[in-house]
Amino acid sequence: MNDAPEPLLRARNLVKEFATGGAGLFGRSARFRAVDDVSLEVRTGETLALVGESGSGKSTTARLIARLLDTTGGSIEFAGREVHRLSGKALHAFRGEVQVIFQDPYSSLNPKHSVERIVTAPLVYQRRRIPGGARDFTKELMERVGLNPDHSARFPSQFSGGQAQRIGIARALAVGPKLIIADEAVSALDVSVQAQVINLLRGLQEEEGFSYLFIAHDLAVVRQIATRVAVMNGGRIVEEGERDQVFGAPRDEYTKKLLSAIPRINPEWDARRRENERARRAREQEAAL
Ligand SMILES: Nc1ncnc2c1ncn2[C@@H]1O[C@H](COP(=O)(O)OP(=O)(O)OP(=O)(O)O)[C@@H](O)[C@H]1O
Repeated sequence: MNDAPEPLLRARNLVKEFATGGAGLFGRSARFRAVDDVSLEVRTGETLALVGESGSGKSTTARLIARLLDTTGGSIEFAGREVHRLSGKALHAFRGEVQVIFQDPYSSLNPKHSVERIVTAPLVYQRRRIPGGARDFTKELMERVGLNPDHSARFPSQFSGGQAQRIGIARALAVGPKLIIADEAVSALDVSVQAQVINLLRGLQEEEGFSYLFIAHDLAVVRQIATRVAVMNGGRIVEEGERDQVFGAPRDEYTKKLLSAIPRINPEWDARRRENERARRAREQEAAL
């Protein structure tokens, strides 16, 4: 018997095709399959990282799951119900349970809106009461994401990239989602700022118990946050497993290639590699004497 809890999200055999604009067989328009038979699960409170090179289909998969795109095929179950065909009010309600943080905070935050308006927008969209009023609610969320609550009337351009991304995180938190999709959410940030934002994301998850679908091409980042990792190549998932298994003993050739492309993937291996290197040099020097 399997005692594992039901996953929060279960996507089965997802397919997404886009029209390419060219002509296909029998005069039909040609289609490009960006997501090809993708199945994945995200459990409550965990972080599933979706990794792969540019164009492998990560963002399209995320957008299908967030219901920002319609599927060509397959099914999506979320919190025990099918959501891939939802529309109208039911889709609206689903949007309150899944939030997305995008790569570029400046383009995903309305430059003409204050932080207060941005952060409360999901609640307004959901027609929910703002607990304690917009001002205090915003200040509280700003504090939680490490922003100065006195800056709630400021506009996105008045913040640094890392701070602007924190506004995006506050907005995602506003509705109390069950799943947050972070689509290359730290990729545009400097490495030191990246580490701070990753710490913030991890801390918030510990407090709130929500799940992340964390999309990134940078495996060094993924290593810091993932519980499990799914590797995409050419629209398909080629490997999926616990983080340490995928990083430590990858089974798939493509995963091995991806891993070998990042420097210092594992500090322990790196220390061992440097130690071996030192020993080799010492032997060579001895031999030369
Ligand atoms: N709206 C669209 N119309 C046509 N093709 C699309 C569309 N969106 C994505 N694609 C194509 O689907 C493929 C997968 O794109 P996707 O953005 O999902 O990849 P990705 O792994 O997230 O890469 P990146 O990190 O560069 O965004 C790419 O070849 C892309 O050009």
